[in-house]
Amino acid sequence: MDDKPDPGPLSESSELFSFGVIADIQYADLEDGYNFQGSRRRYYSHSLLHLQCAIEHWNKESSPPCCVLQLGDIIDGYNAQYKASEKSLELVLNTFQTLKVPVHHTWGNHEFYNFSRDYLTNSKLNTRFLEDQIARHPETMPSESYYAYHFVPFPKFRFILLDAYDMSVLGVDQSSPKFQQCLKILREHNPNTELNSPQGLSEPQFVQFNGGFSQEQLNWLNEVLTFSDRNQEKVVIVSHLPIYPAASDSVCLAWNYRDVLAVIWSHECVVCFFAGHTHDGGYSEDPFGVHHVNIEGVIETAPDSQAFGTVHVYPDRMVLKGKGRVPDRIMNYKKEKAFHF
Ligand SMILES: Nc1ccn([C@@H]2O[C@H](COP(=O)(O)OP(=O)(O)OC[C@H](O)CO)[C@@H](O)[C@H]2O)c(=O)n1
Repeated sequence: MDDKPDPGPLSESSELFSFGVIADIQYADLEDGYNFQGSRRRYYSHSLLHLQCAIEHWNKESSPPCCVLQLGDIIDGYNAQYKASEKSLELVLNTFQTLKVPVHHTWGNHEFYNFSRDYLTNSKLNTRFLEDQIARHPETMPSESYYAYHFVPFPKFRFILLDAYDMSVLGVDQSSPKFQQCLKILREHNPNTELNSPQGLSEPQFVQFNGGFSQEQLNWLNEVLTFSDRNQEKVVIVSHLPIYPAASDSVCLAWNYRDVLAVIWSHECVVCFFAGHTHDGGYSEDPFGVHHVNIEGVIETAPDSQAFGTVHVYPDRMVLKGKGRVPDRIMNYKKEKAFHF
């Protein structure tokens, strides 16, 4: 028998559940360095201590989060140069093992600097086993050709993890037709010899360290959002790459961010879109009431600060409580769309 006191009818101030967010840990056993422009310090080894502090915080919360969303770039590409990819990944994943709740791993460009897509698919960074399967709706099952899935951490709340490197020259076998197709798209938009350089581009997101979403993945996303609309669910979407220009440095956007926005904007259910990659973070609410939140990167967070957050979910809003350089954000649901429990 449940002997907890009856909380009475749920008001709009009752918290339903919470979840953790953290981005761009980019761990490497290296001295501090700088980003490509030389403007931001990167704390490669301290990032592991930042992760440990975040996990200690989540483990100690009186009402623990239902899960943590790891938004990609878990270890830095430098590990590949030093043949330390597996060792560093093991260290970071061992740290995540101390977390008392499940973690959902997103894949970013640094995953592909270290590992092939096949390796990642068979690794502990593949958390698709945590997916929800909607009975009698086979169209909501993702294909094996991209790394994406959806799950339901709390009734009527669906989370969708997207693969922003589904269309990319990273992590793809260079002899495959898909690699040639992606290279063609990249070259059509980026005439620079150095394909990582956005110099002179009218669409600066077309650089090698970004990627995009295949039509197949977009069709699948559309099917899941159709189901969520019909079932009056609230949806949270996560991806390594951001998709909304007002919330992000234009160089960091997904190649075909407009295509994802078009799908999302044709549905009512999406509350917010969480991404990493832009280490300075960012936020904007779009004209359709979707909140775009880019979480500040751990890798560029000084030892005396922090970079993670907990999102508290209420019947009418989500509230990001940020730690260190992650600001608090209130994300109200679209008007007339709050739950009335
Ligand atoms: N203008 C640039 C920027 C980067 N590169 C090279 O591209 C590779 C990835 O860059 P890196 O800064 O490591 O990628 P992150 O995912 O950590 O950060 C993305 C955004 O820059 C954050 O704001 C690396 O080899 C760079 O040297 C480049 O050639 N030209």
